[in-house]
Amino acid sequence: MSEKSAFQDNYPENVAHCYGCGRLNGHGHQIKTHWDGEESVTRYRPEPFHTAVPGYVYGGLIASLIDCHSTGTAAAAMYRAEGREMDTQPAFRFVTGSLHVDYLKPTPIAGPLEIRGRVKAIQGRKVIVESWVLAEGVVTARGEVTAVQMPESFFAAALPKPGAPTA
Ligand SMILES: CCCCCCCC/C=C\CCCCCCCC(=O)SCCNC(=O)CCNC(=O)[C@H](O)C(C)(C)COP(=O)(O)OP(=O)(O)OC[C@H]1O[C@@H](n2cnc3c(N)ncnc32)[C@H](O)[C@@H]1OP(=O)(O)O
Repeated sequence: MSEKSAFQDNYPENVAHCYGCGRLNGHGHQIKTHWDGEESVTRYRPEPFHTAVPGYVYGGLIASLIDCHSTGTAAAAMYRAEGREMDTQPAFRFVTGSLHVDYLKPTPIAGPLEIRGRVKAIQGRKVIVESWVLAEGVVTARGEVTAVQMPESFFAAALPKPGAPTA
């Protein structure tokens, strides 16, 4: 694995379709997260159509960025705790158990956003991550995510490709 590859670049193909972070979802946000020391960082530029009140970012997008930034950080943290690269087996696959967001200030839509995160705790199958959103260096939202390792049964259900016939 390249030092520069993003966490999400290592997600196995059959779980790389997430709207927030899947590299294979052409309609999604395709966020890219890296370590920056003990913190993780994602940079994202909102589109004009991500509007809440004109000039400001829709809160659902902010929640989505915090969600996928945090679950990605949880996965990367678990590999790091085991001293393994993210492209090694067995793969850790996390889903969101809980997502909490505090909107502190309106987030300007013009210009890039930075999402930063820090692991608060690794407890068995779950990882608690706190993340915050910065616009021009000002924190506009804070969040906390409990990411839980996906049970194998969930993984099996996720196997059919999106768009595949279900009946
Ligand atoms: C669907 C996409 C899949 C993508 C996979 C990608 C893999 C790539 C690799 C990795 C990066 C990940 C990037 C993905 C990002 C995706 C983001 C999303 O939008 S995810 C979709 C929304 N989330 C769900 O649909 C979960 C639905 N919920 C469930 O399936 C279950 O409730 C689940 C797995 C979360 C827990 O169920 P249990 O039966 O496996 O486990 P129990 O025993 O109940 O809990 C385990 C521990 O977690 C805590 N926990 C569970 N739910 C919690 C909650 N809501 N809040 C706090 N803690 C919770 C429990 O208290 C327990 O902790 P104690 O061991 O007792 O310390």
